[in-house]
Amino acid sequence: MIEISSLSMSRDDVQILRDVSLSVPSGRLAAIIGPNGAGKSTLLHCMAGLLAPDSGQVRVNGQDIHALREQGRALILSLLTQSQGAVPRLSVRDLVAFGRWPHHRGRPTPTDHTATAEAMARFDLDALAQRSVESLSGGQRQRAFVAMAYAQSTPWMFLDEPLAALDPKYVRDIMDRLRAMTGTDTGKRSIALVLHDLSVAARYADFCIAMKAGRIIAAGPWRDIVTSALLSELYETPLRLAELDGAPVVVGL
Ligand SMILES: Nc1ncnc2c1ncn2[C@@H]1O[C@H](COP(=O)(O)OP(=O)(O)OP(=O)(O)O)[C@@H](O)[C@H]1O
Repeated sequence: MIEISSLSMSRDDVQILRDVSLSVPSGRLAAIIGPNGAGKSTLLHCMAGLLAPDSGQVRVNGQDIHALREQGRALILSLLTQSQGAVPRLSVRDLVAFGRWPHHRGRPTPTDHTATAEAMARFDLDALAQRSVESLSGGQRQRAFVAMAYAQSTPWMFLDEPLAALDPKYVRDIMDRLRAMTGTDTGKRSIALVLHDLSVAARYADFCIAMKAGRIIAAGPWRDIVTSALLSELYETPLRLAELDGAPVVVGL
């Protein structure tokens, strides 16, 4: 479980997070939604311990995340940021194996090799194993980065807009794989991710964190809290949560 209490943060006199408090249960796929500039990425980075708030606390599985060293954090959570910076000159297998670094710190064991192989297989990367990450398409590359985060074998995975620039096939592919990983059984993961595509969020998320202007507008199980009225208010434009062939969709009016 993640427990966030009274989190506030400002930069350059801009108040980015305003007294954010919420709890996110384990085993869920939690979507952070809200308009541009709402503070979604900032919240995710604070949850991951990469940004220090001015006040407030984040506890992940009972641990004060900002009191932990990097190594300790890396065993509880993995974070995939929006831009991975320069694309590493690595093979896909080496990139995915890099996710194991917090466990072995340069001396990989058979457990690390097994975890890498499992991540490669889960994200259908075996055929691309020897390819350079630079040579991959955007969608393949994104899958490789998600597999690296998965290989870190942390109870929590935080992903900042992992679907950017992906075509519908890859969106479905990654979201199906992410959802299949969540749950409370041993070895299952908890995932929090920033999503802009509301139909994807409606289809896959079972928990919602709705943010606007640095505040939490609503947080809770998706089915209980997300309505057309909430989405329209959040984005300040008419939106309808509807069903198409039994699947939820969000359409602009
Ligand atoms: N280092 C910084 N200095 C000043 N302002 C910042 C800084 N980082 C973020 N901000 C501002 O904080 C606000 C929230 O930014 P953030 O990136 O968290 O929003 P977001 O909801 O993820 O937005 P988007 O959907 O556009 O990616 C924005 O107005 C942004 O310009």
